[in-house]
Amino acid sequence: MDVTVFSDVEQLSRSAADYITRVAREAIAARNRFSLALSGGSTPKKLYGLLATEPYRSQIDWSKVEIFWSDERNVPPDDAESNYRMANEVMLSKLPIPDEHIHRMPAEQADRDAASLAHAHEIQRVLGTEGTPRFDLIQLGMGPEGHTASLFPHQPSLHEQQRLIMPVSVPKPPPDRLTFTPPLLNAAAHVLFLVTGAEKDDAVKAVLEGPYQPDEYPAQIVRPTNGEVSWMLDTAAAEKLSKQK
Ligand SMILES: O=C(O)[C@H](O)[C@@H](O)[C@H](O)[C@H](O)COP(=O)(O)O
Repeated sequence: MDVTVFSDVEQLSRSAADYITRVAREAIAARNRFSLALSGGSTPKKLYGLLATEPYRSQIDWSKVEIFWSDERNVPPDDAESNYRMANEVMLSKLPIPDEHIHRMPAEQADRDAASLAHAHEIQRVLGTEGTPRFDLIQLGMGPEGHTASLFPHQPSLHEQQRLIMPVSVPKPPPDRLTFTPPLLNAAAHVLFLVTGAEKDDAVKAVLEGPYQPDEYPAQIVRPTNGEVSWMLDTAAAEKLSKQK
């Protein structure tokens, strides 16, 4: 696991954009496709804006990029709380990505089990049906109590073994969401956590330096079986770490 601490969100976002650009170019060179799952939350907004502008924008062949989300809230795509809407406004609408490569999670559908299953099939259609689908890169955030995607402490979702996507009801509003499950997260080739802010310093320490307690700190569950995990932190979030990063 790789942990890097940055003095501010600007530096962190530039480094994240460099990292995503490198992984994207490698994936496109190797497989002619780059599959990227975005997160919700506010932390990646700066990163998404950078990716849509130079010098990053022209380094990636966006026609080869397939976009998904690691979780989505039960709201229409034009709602202010929609993860899709945020990414679309600051990034996707500004890039030459074919519409059919933008795979919004249909979390607002009434039949949430059916929506989860249909979206899992969509992932398999794009990434392949052999074994658990392997994203080239899943970008994640973390909440102050250690949740990631919409996997929250002490919820049954943490123990899901079969499904790729599942509906959950979580303590952070809006409560009803669809989320990637642990097996899907852990099949990824690269996972990039972006975590900033002093309110997350205890969770950062517990996740990175504490005993393995994923029911308490769900972000600990993200340990890809054959992939690399990178954490990018700002100094405030890294404040309680004992080791110098
Ligand atoms: O839809 C969501 O709410 C998320 O995907 C969630 O897991 C988010 O990444 C964290 O809550 C961090 O959010 P912030 O970046 O806003 O702190």
